[in-house]
Amino acid sequence: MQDDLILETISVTKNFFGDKSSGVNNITIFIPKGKITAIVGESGSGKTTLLNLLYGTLEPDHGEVFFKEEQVLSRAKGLQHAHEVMRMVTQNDTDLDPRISVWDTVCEGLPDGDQSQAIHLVTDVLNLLNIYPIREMAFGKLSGGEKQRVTIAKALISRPEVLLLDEPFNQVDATYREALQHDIRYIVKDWGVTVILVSHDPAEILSMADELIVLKEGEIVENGTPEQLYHSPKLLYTAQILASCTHLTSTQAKVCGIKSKRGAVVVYAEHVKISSLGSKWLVKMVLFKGFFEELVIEKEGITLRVLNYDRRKYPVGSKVGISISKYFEFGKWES
Ligand SMILES: Nc1ncnc2c1ncn2[C@@H]1O[C@H](COP(=O)(O)OP(=O)(O)OP(=O)(O)O)[C@@H](O)[C@H]1O
Repeated sequence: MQDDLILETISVTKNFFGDKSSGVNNITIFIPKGKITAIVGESGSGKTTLLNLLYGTLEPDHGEVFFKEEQVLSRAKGLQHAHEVMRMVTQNDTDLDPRISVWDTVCEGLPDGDQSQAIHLVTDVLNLLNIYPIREMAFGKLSGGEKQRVTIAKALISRPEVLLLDEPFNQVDATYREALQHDIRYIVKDWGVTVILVSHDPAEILSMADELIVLKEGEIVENGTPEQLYHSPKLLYTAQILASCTHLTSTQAKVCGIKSKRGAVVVYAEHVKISSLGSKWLVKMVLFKGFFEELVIEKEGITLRVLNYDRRKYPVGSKVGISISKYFEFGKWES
């Protein structure tokens, strides 16, 4: 394995019902060391299955998983070095003792024999995850979001080489979520931890990940950096996962002033601009988004979304012209 890689799967398949309809098929991936790789895809596309194969909680039917030069076998066959240096945080970690305090729960994650800096380290991590004030509380008394932060703190404190996060922030309230994502990104970069993240939240994926792997029906359909996949998706599927967008047939695209020969067009909300020119669209809804509004506009049964920074100018029921500065076209095989 190359030095800059830490995990690798070679043609890994895991099916649950003996056919290709479930699990993952023939997956070959290379996970770069010290980077955050996000696995994205619609529900049931195989993200959690792939995470479990990497972590050793599932054994492949075919193919191999490697951590550096060591083949990762199922944990059921016995604990290996690779298992010990990986930690996984899932959305419903239930194996923590509800009676134990936050402080003691996190301390359980400290590596053996590394107690000298323990108090400083635990204090730092609890502060970073904003759970220091609740350090005396029993784990069972915490809210869902607080429990997720404690679980992440416990995983981080063990200084894993690889941290696998399966929807780690879904219980964390919106106001704190973004700050937590940035803090996690900062700490894993600072400590050189390799992260594999599964998430459904496009904002989270785009802001946290260095690399993306797109799964569809158990297979890899696209991969690249968030910038590459967001700005030049090869598949309609990828665009729909990463962006707030509208999918149009070529007939519908014509109504928007787009001539497409390829069959499907995708328009991102940010590429629709309000214009004094063009035929008029009816403002059906105005969604307040803080410093901007999202207008839902309609014409001939087609709905588009527009980001509007000139707030309160276009109330529901008014008519607006639009121009579309960029769009993506997809052929029959690129859905
Ligand atoms: N233990 C299992 N037994 C049977 N089928 C399973 C099992 N685990 C996963 N599957 C099936 O394999 C497919 C992929 O599931 P997986 O949980 O990996 O998808 P996912 O992309 O993580 O989905 P979600 O985003 O909804 O969590 C699904 O069809 C699922 O029903």
